Amino acid sequence: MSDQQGAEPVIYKGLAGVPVDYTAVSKVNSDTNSLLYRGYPVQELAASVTFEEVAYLLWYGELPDDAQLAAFEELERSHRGLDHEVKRIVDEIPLTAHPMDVVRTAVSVIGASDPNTPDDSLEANLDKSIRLLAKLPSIITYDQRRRHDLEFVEPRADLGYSANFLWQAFGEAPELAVVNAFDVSMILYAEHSFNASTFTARVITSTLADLYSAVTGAIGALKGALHGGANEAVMHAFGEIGTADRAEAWLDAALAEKRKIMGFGHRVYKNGDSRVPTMRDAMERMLEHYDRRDLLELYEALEKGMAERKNIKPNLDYPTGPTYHVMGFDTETFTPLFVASRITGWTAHIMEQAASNALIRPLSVYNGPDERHVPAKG
Ligand SMILES: CC(=O)SCCNC(=O)CCNC(=O)[C@H](O)C(C)(C)COP(=O)(O)OP(=O)(O)OC[C@H]1O[C@@H](n2cnc3c(N)ncnc32)[C@H](O)[C@@H]1OP(=O)(O)O
Ligand SMILES: O=C([O-])CC(=O)C(=O)O
Repeated sequence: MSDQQGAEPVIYKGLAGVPVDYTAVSKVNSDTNSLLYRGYPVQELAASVTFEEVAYLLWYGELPDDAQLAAFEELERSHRGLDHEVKRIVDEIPLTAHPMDVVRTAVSVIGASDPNTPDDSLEANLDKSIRLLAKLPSIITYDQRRRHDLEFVEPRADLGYSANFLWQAFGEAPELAVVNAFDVSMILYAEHSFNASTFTARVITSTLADLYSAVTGAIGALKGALHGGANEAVMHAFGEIGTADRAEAWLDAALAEKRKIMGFGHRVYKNGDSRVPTMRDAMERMLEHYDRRDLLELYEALEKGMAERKNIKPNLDYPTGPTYHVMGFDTETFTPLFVASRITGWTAHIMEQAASNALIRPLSVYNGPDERHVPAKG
């Protein structure tokens, strides 16, 4: 920022520490290491409500009563199917493409085919949001299964969101313990104030572009390894390390090469991520369930090594990586799972931005060549 007298401008690189607007959607408090969705601690929500109730809360500002929840669930279940057109276009995408590219393209196709895309009323945006929430499991599982030459599994309207997601992914009725752990991950991933992908969605919305354009841009921002892409990168690191006894040597070599250790560190939380203890519990239950205590040993060895060497703690992507792995998801599908959850937070912010809009357009400080002129020809 520069002052009126032309003093040296202060650059807030990466907008670190800069508040840019108000939000009533969630509160991330690094001092108390807490996260509230519309006032409710996320740990309480994870312990006592479903992901569908969290979606409702983020969009409408209040938890639903029984009748509201029943109507909401019925609507969500009615939109789970995937149009032939979306499947056809996904089929055209080479299998070498990252699943995040497939999800981004599928959302774009849905937006391009929706006659209501230009309608930016709150009612129309809520309708688009619930359709995307309902369709993302079909998109993600359609893509994961085509990579293994498996048929699409049609959604089941008798199952809740997370049970149906696992059903569509694996074609088997999921066990309750697995459904619960998956639902906890969806709740924890749902919303986190002005993170990079949500901010991207708000920037796009601020130009009066439609909700699908904002979501498509947010998916692109989430793909990066410094943001949502880290959950997948955690599993790649685990693959490189192999076993817990090799974690310290691997870490020393990685840090000597100045590599970032994925799943550790956070822009806002400097004393640990508020969501990690809840997700770690869910992960531990799953590692027990699938008899993979070896992964818990590796998890703890790397965590201890990072604490001792860098005093940096895990973020949410660290425990979700091994959890999704033992559930059977392909590693490249982990970040799309994040999309399936964060669609709720993104769209809540899109609606908030639209309701109180100002074009987001910061200043830059020029540091290129002084003014110069094109030499005369000939
Ligand atoms: C759900 C989410 O999106 S959570 C974030 C997921 N992303 C990751 O897990 C990627 C790994 N983590 C990181 O790259 C970073 O911690 C970020 C991007 C998340 C936050 O970064 P910033 O707030 O910009 O912190 P910054 O990168 O400046 O780090 C500060 C210092 O800690 C170090 N550091 C931070 N995170 C890590 C890490 N994961 N591995 C190694 N060193 C790290 C930096 O190298 C830097 O050290 P220096 O001062 O000696 O140069
Ligand atoms: O807040 C951030 O910068 C990243 C994050 O943890 C999230 O989006 O969940």
